[in-house]
Amino acid sequence: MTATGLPGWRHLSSGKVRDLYTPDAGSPWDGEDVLLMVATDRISAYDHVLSPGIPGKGIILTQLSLWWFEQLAAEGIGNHLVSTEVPEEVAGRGVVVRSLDMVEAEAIVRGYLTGSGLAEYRETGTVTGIVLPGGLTDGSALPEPLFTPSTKAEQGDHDENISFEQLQQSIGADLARRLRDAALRVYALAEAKARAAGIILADTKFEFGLDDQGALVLADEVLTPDSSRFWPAEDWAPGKAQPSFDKQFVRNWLTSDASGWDRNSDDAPPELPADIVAATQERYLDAYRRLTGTELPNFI
Ligand SMILES: N#Cc1c(N)ncnc1-c1cnn(Cc2cccc(F)c2)c1
Repeated sequence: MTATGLPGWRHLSSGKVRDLYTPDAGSPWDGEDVLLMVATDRISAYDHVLSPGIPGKGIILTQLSLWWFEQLAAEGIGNHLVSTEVPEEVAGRGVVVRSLDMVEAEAIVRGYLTGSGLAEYRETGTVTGIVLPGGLTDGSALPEPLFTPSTKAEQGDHDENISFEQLQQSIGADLARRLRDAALRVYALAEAKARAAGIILADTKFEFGLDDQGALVLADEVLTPDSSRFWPAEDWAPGKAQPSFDKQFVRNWLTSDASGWDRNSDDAPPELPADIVAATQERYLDAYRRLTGTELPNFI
């Protein structure tokens, strides 16, 4: 995967759908402790990066994350944002952020049971060692939101759920407690706003870092359909896989006869048809509209 060459920035690393850059020697940011985080139009499903990308996805999700950071800052939750003045090539989808000492754990909060949490529950009746009541099923609302941390896997591997005790051993008891409290607080604030917009925030993954003063700072992207499971509230029906707010058109097509693809094979998925791309772009725009209550300014 080749990241975009950007004037003043040197490519540092890439995730499935995002790229990270560090200031180039001689650039205006040279010597500053910052990074450039760029969201691409790439979309992934079933552990594959699909083609083509979704036009505008990087812009829509970056602008949604910036909106959430602003909402949360109003509640006193600090973040890593520095500037949205970025090279023209990544306008609207690039953010200059403070370079932090990132906490080596994914801070995941679940309000509903699905995915790896459901798999563990079906095996053990627990999620990351937390005992849950019997009788829960796919999509069940949990009695209360749970902090269910995981490791940060290398690119291509899967994060592994760990217990709070394991987290304490890994990052220390005090930081583990601070991480849990911050993640649960952010989830509660966001879940209420999402619910008011008719969107269930089933679960979400936060990344935090420590600044020079040792303060816990909300980093990465926040509360986007890439970092969270968003479900349309009107379709919520526990007992089966819930429809994804943003990726259901893609998933349905990829698993239909029309695609000719077998998700259990080693074959790469086929190109997405134009109508699936267009419908998915509209779902991202709709998520932005419903959550923020506004239209995305100057969207292409
Ligand atoms: N956010 C943030 C951050 C920060 N503020 N300070 C130091 N490191 C990071 C950081 C390191 N990896 N990632 C994830 C990641 C990987 C690949 C591409 C991406 F856009 C993002 C985030």
